[in-house]
Amino acid sequence: MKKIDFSSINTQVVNKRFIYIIGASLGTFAFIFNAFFVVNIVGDIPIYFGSAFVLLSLLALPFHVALLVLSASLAPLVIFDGASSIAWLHGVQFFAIALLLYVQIRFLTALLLFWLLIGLPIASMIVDSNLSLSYQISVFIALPFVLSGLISGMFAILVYWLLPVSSQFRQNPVLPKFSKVVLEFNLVSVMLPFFVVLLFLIWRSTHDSQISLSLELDNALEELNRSSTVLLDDKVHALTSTAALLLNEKNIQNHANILDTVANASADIESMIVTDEAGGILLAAPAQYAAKLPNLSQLNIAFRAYFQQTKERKIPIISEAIRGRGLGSLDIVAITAPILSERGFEGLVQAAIKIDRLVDQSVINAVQNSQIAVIVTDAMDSIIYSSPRLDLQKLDAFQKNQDDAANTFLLPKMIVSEKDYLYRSLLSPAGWKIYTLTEPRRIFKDTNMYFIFMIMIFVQSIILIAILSRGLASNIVRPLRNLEAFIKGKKLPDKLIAEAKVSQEMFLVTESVINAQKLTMDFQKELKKQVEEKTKELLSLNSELLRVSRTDSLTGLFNRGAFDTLAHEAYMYCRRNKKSFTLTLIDIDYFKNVNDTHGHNAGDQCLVNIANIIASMCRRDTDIVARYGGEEFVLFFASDKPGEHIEHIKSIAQTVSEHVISHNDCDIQLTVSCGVVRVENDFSKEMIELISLADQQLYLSKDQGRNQVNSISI
Ligand SMILES: Nc1nc2c(ncn2[C@@H]2O[C@H](COP(=O)(O)OP(=O)(O)OP(=O)(O)O)[C@@H](O)[C@H]2O)c(=O)[nH]1
Repeated sequence: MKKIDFSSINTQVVNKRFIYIIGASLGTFAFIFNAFFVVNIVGDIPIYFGSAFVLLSLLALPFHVALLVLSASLAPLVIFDGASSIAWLHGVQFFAIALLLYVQIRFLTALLLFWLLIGLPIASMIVDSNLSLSYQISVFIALPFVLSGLISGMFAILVYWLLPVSSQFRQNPVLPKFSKVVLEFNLVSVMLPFFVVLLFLIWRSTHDSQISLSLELDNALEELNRSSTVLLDDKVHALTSTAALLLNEKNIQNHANILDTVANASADIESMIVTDEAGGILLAAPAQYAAKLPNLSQLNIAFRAYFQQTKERKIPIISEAIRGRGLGSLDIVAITAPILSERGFEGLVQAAIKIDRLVDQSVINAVQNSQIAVIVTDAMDSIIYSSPRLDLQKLDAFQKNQDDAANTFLLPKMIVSEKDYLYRSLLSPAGWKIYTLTEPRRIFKDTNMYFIFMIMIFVQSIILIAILSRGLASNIVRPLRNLEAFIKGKKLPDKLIAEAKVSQEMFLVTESVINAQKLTMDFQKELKKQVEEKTKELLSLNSELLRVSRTDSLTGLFNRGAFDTLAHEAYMYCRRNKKSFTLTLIDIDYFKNVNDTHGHNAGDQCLVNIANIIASMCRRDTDIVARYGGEEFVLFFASDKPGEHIEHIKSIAQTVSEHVISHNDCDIQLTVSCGVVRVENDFSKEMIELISLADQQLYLSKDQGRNQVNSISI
């Protein structure tokens, strides 16, 4: 039965659970940050730093767990803030970076690529569609988005680096090069604080700019309000005095003169009239209007709101702007003063002030010079004055296209003639509205300067870091490469030591490796020497063994085994080349008697003596002489002259028979019988058959009385 490894199953379950717990924690952090720690950098544009936890989960956790963290981080954006477009941006960031990581692009590169190529344009479009600002300003407002994205990503990298390399969160499919790690580390350690400072500076400078612009607009407003109030007060005062004069002057004939004098006294006054209590025109001034009066005697201004207000409230009234008609063709504002006696309202004095004269041009010019546009409307929102560049028509109803929902800035924003303006407004004592407007890009003037300055420093720093990182990495990597080359035998230790002096650790490691390598080399040398010696010994033992295994210990001739091998090889050669040869068996006659008579030692001595005789007479290189067994010898002669062989065998037999062997004072003389096979034509037989043929010839010699040589030729 197969055994189940419970320990490994358990580990897997625990690890999986652990990953989900980490994922849930990161998701919770992302949710809390995006729900409660939203930062507004420029106005109400929210920056969500929860994405740092999402990016960390993308780095350290499986993709499906990271997706859960992403969902948790986006929930507050959609549910609480309705910022679905920003949620989309974060979603796109997640998937784009995941894709880049999938194709083996380093996280930092993926992060920078995304925010520069995709993030910035998308963020600008989001700002543009939300705020309808010009694109350049949208890009600027989008910058904090980009910076926050980069800061979040780099925070994720830092935390990821702090995780133990051996942990399950640091599964790096491709090991990075050391130079890349150093470069990344240096870039992050410079970029992260730099981006935080840049973000802070953008926030600070845009905030300060808005406050100072606000002050500037308020001051302009005050100035305009003061000047127009003074101007109107003057007119009201003049009319009130005129009304008092007319009331006091009992002689009606003089009334026209008084009116004429007042009308001519101020260039601002286009015309003046005096009415009765019912609104009927009694007098008109100056002369050109007085001349028209008889034709206009039926004219009654009781329908005018300012007449009714003056009559009811019995105070001077400043009318809304009135388009030219009636007495004059000019656009005017009417200012009235009631003529009040003990009987009550007896009529009014009214002056028509030319619209152009209602604002103090010198004040307006001063304000406009400082990049501020001005709009003045009456209580009914008719335009009394507007700066020329706003392209508005006098007396048109002023439509204030205010977009309060997108309250991006501290100052409210409105669109005039399709352009964005930040503005402040004020309700003057006369019920008029004064607006001072300025362009939003002024907010970014300082930021722009900071930004360009910072970017210059940033680019310089990055170049410097790249150079330094390269230098540092190559300083550290070179000794490692040296070690690798040294171990492979491609480099000498001298240079190694010199270049390892980059750090204490590197020096120690190099020294240890060199020593270890030296030890290994010495050991290998010693081992080689020992192996060579042992091999030599073995070879000599082997040859000795071979010699012993092939030699007959008594006679020193080849033994039967050696003969079989050698004779077989020789026979094969002769057979292939059709070279004739002779095979001879020599057997000592009546050898048993020697043993029986003189003892075994004597027999041995005889064997040695006869072997020596045979060996001494067979000295050719091609001769094979062996003891074939007991008292029997075998000879193999290869030669083309067969006649010689028989004779040579006979002379061997002759020599043996003449040889006297002395043993213990006894002389022993022996003869031998020989069986010879001469092979000249028939090479078909096997060696064993040839031996058998020789044996038959030997027995023939024995049968014929011994001391004989019998031969056969085939
Ligand atoms: N001393 C000694 N005797 C041996 C050796 N090898 C064989 N012999 C003896 O040689 C004798 C051979 O005897 P046989 O085979 O009867 O032959 P033979 O006495 O020589 O008679 P024929 O061959 O018929 O002439 C035996 O007595 C063996 O014991 C040896 O190495 N040393």
